[in-house]
Amino acid sequence: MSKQRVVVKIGSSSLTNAHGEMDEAKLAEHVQAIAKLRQLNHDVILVSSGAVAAGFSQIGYASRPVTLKGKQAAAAAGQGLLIQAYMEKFAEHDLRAAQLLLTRDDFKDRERYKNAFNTLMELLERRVIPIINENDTVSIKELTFGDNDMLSALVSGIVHADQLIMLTDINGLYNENPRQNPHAIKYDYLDRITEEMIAQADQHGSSVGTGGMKSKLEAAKMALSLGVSVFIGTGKGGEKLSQIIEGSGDGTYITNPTKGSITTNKQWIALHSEPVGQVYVDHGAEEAILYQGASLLAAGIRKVQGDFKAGDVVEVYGKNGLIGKGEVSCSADVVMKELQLRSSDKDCLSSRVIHRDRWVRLT
Ligand SMILES: Nc1ncnc2c1ncn2[C@@H]1O[C@H](COP(=O)(O)OP(=O)(O)O)[C@@H](O)[C@H]1O
Ligand SMILES: N[C@@H](CCC(=O)OP(=O)(O)O)C(=O)O
Repeated sequence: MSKQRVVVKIGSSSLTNAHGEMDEAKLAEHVQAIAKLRQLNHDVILVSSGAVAAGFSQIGYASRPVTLKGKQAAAAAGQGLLIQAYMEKFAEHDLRAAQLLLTRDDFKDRERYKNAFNTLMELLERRVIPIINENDTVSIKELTFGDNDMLSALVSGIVHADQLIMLTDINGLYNENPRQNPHAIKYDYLDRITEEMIAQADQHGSSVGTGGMKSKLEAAKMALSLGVSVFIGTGKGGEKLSQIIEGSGDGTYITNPTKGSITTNKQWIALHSEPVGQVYVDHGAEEAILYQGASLLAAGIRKVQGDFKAGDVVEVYGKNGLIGKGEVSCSADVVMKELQLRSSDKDCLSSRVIHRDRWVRLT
């Protein structure tokens, strides 16, 4: 099998014992399975929950805290212990690991996004296993990724992973929560995640997890849109991850055969950038940028709004509303001047306002 780049997401439910505390034996088994992937020469990035589980009893909670500040304090106490446990176990397999704590804001800011990307690439280059978790101390509800499912999907896009493996305490996606309906039917293979499936999915997960199957489906949809195949399921023993990438895993495989990977620049524009203006295009320009892979020229612009400058991201509107987002190569002032000169200066009209490599379609 050719070398694969795999993001493995391990949820709290796959790392804990019956009291919700970190279970070192489970952690050791995941590490063994990752070591096997590395032995087979695959690249692995680990997104691991478990900080709250590793920390709460250490700081005097009788059970997993339910308040945000309680979880944050437990995570602050537990993250070090979690990483220490991973480092020790990886060292037994002669592997090195590194910790990255990320927040949603890190992805919104282009500079920080690039830094995260560069760090990940350098670690992979040096054969170090990145271990990523949300930065729970500074993440408040509006700023978080929701949970590590979405974080793992976004990371899988950034690193252009071949596959995102979401390990959890259940062997895949069912048409209903099988813990509530024992007759629920399991999906073995899917080629898309529909809005309907997400709407029907249950947010209630295990006692230690966040988001249940709903957040996994939202994450899977995101990963698929970024050209990454997804596996949701479980497994036993040190071979479980190699079995999953060979196609014999215990879970649900979701693959979008038509979707190729998209550049990190385009991912940032599509998913994280905050638009600072709007550009309205005419019918010809809409056709050209949507269907002919062309760049947007000033000649096709009817109107601009907002005080954007070169390098900013704007929303692009066509006949029926929003059609995409793009990074402009000139300011609103320059575009407006060009529009005013439309009849007298034909050269201006050929200026490129959004290069096709900096444009993403949202329809
Ligand atoms: N349609 C479904 N198919 C499978 N599992 C489901 C479904 N709906 C809800 N679940 C629940 O989702 C749980 C896994 O989610 P969660 O506890 O958040 O996991 P993790 O900690 O691994 O992120 C399962 O234990 C199961 O009870
Ligand atoms: N970031 C937190 C947990 C987030 C969470 O519960 O995620 P998950 O178990 O993947 O649904 C932690 O490390 O404990």
